[in-house]
Amino acid sequence: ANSSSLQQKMTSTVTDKNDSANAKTSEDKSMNTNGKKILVTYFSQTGNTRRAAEQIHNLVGGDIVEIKTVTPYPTGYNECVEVAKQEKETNARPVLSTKIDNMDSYDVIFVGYPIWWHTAPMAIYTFLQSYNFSGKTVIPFCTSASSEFSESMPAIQSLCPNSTILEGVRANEPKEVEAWLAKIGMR
Ligand SMILES: Cc1cc2nc3c(=O)[nH]c(=O)nc-3n(C[C@H](O)[C@H](O)[C@H](O)COP(=O)(O)O)c2cc1C
Repeated sequence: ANSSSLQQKMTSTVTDKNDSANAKTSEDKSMNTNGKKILVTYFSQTGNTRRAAEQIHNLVGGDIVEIKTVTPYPTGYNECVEVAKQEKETNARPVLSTKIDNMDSYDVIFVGYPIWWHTAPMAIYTFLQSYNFSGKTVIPFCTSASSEFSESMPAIQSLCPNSTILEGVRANEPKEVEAWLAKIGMR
C-alpha cells in the first residue's frame, strides 16, 4: 500500500488520538490498534460515564457513540430512580434512538454505563441485544455511587455469550482508568 492510503487507513481507524496523553512508543500504539477497529459506546444520565468514556476514547482512539433512549429519563434523581426501578422489575427493553449501522466493522467495543439498581441500566440490555457481538471483544466499564463494577458482570456475561469479555472497571477515577487500560493491554 502506498503511504497515503495507509495514512488514510490509520486515521479512519484511530481518530482523535490524543498524543500528549499517550506517552508510549509508536510501536505500542500500533499494537494497541493493530488493525483492530475500536468503538467506545456509553450510556450516561448525568455525565459521569460520559467523562469516563471520553477519557478512554482519548487514550485508545477509535470511534465514540452515546447510547440514547427514545424516551429520555426524568432529570430529577428520585423520578429517574423510580422509572429505572420499574424498568428493572419488568425486565423492560427501552427503545434506543442510537443505531450503529457499521457495528460489524468493529473488533473491540467498550460499553460504559452507570450502575442502576445494582446492574446496568435496561437500555444497556437493549443495546447489547440489538447487535451480534459474537467473536468480538467487549470491554465493559461503569461509574457508580458506591457499587463495585462486578455487580454488572452477570448482565454483561449473559448478554454477550459469545464475546471475549475483558476485565471491566469502575471508572470513577481517571487515574484508575489509565492503569486499567494498561492492565488489559489497551494502552
Ligand atoms: C436510577 C439510578 C439508580 C442507581 N443505582 C445505583 C446503585 O445501585 N449503586 C450505586 O453505587 N449507584 C447507583 N446510582 C448512582 C449512579 O450509578 C452514579 O451516580 C453514576 O456515576 C451516574 O452515572 P452518569 O452520570 O453517567 O449517569 C444510581 C443512580 C440512578 C439515577
